[in-house]
Amino acid sequence: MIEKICEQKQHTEELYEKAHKETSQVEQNYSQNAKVNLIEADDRIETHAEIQQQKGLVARAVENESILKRQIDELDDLQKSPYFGRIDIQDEDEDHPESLYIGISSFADRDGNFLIYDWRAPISSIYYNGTLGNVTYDTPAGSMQTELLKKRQFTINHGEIIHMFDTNETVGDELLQQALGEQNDEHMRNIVSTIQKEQNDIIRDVRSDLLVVQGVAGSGKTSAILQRIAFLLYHSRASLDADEIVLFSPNRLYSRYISDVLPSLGERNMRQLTLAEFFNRRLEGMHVQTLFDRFENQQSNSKVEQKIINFKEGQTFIDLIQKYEKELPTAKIKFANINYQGEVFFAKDEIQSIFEQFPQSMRIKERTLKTKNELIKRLKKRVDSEIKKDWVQNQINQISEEKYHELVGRRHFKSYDDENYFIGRKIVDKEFQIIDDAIFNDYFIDIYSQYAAFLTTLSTADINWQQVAKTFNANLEMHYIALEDAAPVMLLRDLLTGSGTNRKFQYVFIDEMQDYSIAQLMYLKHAFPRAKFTLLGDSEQTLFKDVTEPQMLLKKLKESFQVKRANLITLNRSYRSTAQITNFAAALLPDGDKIQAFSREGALPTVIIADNQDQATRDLRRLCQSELEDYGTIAILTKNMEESEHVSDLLRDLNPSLLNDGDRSLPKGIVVLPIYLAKGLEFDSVIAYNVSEENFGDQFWRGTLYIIASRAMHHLNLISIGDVSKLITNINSDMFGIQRSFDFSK
Ligand SMILES: Nc1ncnc2c1ncn2[C@@H]1O[C@H](COP(=O)(O)OP(=O)(O)OP(=O)(O)O)[C@@H](O)[C@H]1O
Repeated sequence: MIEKICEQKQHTEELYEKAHKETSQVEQNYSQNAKVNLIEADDRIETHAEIQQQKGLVARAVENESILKRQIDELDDLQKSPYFGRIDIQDEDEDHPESLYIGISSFADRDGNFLIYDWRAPISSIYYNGTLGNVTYDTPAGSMQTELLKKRQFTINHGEIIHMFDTNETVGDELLQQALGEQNDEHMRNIVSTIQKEQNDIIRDVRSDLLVVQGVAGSGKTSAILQRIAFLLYHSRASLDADEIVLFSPNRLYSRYISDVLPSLGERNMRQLTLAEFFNRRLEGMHVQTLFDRFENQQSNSKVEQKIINFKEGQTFIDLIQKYEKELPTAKIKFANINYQGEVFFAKDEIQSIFEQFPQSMRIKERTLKTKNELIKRLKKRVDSEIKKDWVQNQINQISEEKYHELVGRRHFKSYDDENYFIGRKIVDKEFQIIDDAIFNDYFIDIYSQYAAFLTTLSTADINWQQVAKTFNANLEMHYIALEDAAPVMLLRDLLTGSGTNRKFQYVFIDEMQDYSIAQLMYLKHAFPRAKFTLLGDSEQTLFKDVTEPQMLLKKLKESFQVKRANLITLNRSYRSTAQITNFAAALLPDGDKIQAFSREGALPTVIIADNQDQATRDLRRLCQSELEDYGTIAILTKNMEESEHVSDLLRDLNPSLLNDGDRSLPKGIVVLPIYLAKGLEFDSVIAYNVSEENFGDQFWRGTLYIIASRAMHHLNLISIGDVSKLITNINSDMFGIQRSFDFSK
């Protein structure tokens, strides 16, 4: 097999060399042609046409070259590890069984015989799903049947078979043990050789419009998303592009952490956004509170503040906005002036009277659209009258050759006046672009005042909505929008203006869905109306919010998303951590017994009790040093940023990396970060800082402790200054070891 791959690689490299020479030649021609005389008018036109043609040639040559380069990279990977699985099948109408090999990508010899099947090919599903005996698999032509006689797994490194096992299971434990026992990398790895059956159901679900995955910590949700994207791209090559898939990720560290998985499978990465990035792009000029800020602030929120947030994030609030928009009389719409260079260009009264010309029977968004068109028409008229003005004529007279060429392109003019008008219009258009943008972006409705006005119409027990509106306005002065206001503001804007939807995206993935409010999820559905949604999360990993049962969430979303095919998949097996760590983390939860640990053995988690800060610092330092002997990365996780800064100060001489919301990569060595920045991440060794009763006494912190514990792959230590939190001491004492500080220093 490897010989054949090598042959093919050699052949492709020769083609690549040829293509490379061709590209250089075409590029050389292009740069020579682009230099020809641009002064004479006739030459200009010819040159332009030729340049366009040459540009096309260059683009094609480059594309050809990059396709070949990609093939070489694929063959290179294949050469090192051609396949990881083999299935022997007996089709009913065949005399002999057939052995099929399964790898990261397909490979056929020169005669077109398939030697390796891509893991995503229809037949490969048998490898992940089937137990020996009669099996069915889906193909584009319908369901097929065959008999599975043998299933064999391999580990091949640099062309050498390291292990192989025959198994009747999905993927036997031996290989998984080995994969999970390895040290953490800077980047997440693909799991295609060891995908488990339930994970495979997520990856290969092509039917659901809404797929919700409730999976315990470490159950492979993030892995499943990425392999699912690779699967979807493979199966819809012609109709789906990586740019039509967007993944909402919890933070930038996570974005970076997962960025290698798709390229390792020969696919381009999808778009990635954090919720804050999404909001900030749509609410230009505003700073929208990030989840990071939210977590920091929420710890000091009063009960009433929390109540207001909860209300604003629920379905009722969204329903109220929709009702408000439906019943809003024209007189109450907050029109705004459009200004240009500090002067009113279109006055709000003029805008309102345009709006009022359109029948009241129309929806507001339709009237807004018509108003917009009318404003653009009026702007065009103003442009025409502006062309004759001195400032424009002066610019035309002083135009450079280059600028002229750029503005005029290949056009011929019948007269000087035509030419003058054409160039003049271009100049004024450019100058008035800012007004055009303001109209286009619907800035003639003051959406923020409208939202504040909406708030004052509300009346619910215990909440002073006048005051809420005042706070919103005060934030606005600082160009700041609280996270809970962002989705409702945008929804109100979109309802009034008919904007804000993006039909390009076919799939939206949301990881850590438990951190999203119903209002935000509903807005995302509104923003991506054509997309199928995959939502993944763990209701137990909720920070500062009540746990929502997944079935309940699915029911709510099914109603508000108005989808036909919704599916809920539950993952209860955790792969990340040793059995001891998973069992300890699970015991922290009231219904943690549903969590199944994968049978990988390791040391018991250790709680170290220090009497005071000095002892704790000494323990922390020693622990870091001893853990660093075994592992590349040690993460000290704290409950908030303030504590992370404190720990980082304490350990200054060990040079820890203090991570912040803006960080994009995970350094090696000792890293210190608050738990909400570690969402979705994992570390070889975790030290939980100060799990004392004083610090983690309230039930409220249960989820936080669970997330901290479940970030550890191989080792978990927890330091407490003074009495340990009852959330920990209440669990079975066999599940963790205790060391007093002085014991540890012996
Ligand atoms: N089938 C598998 N084969 C090999 N490794 C796996 C498999 N499933 C999960 N893992 C590994 O388990 C770890 C946890 O997976 P992942 O991060 O996808 O889980 P998660 O459910 O998103 O976790 P969390 O909710 O805690 O962020 C990763 O290191 C991943 O590579």
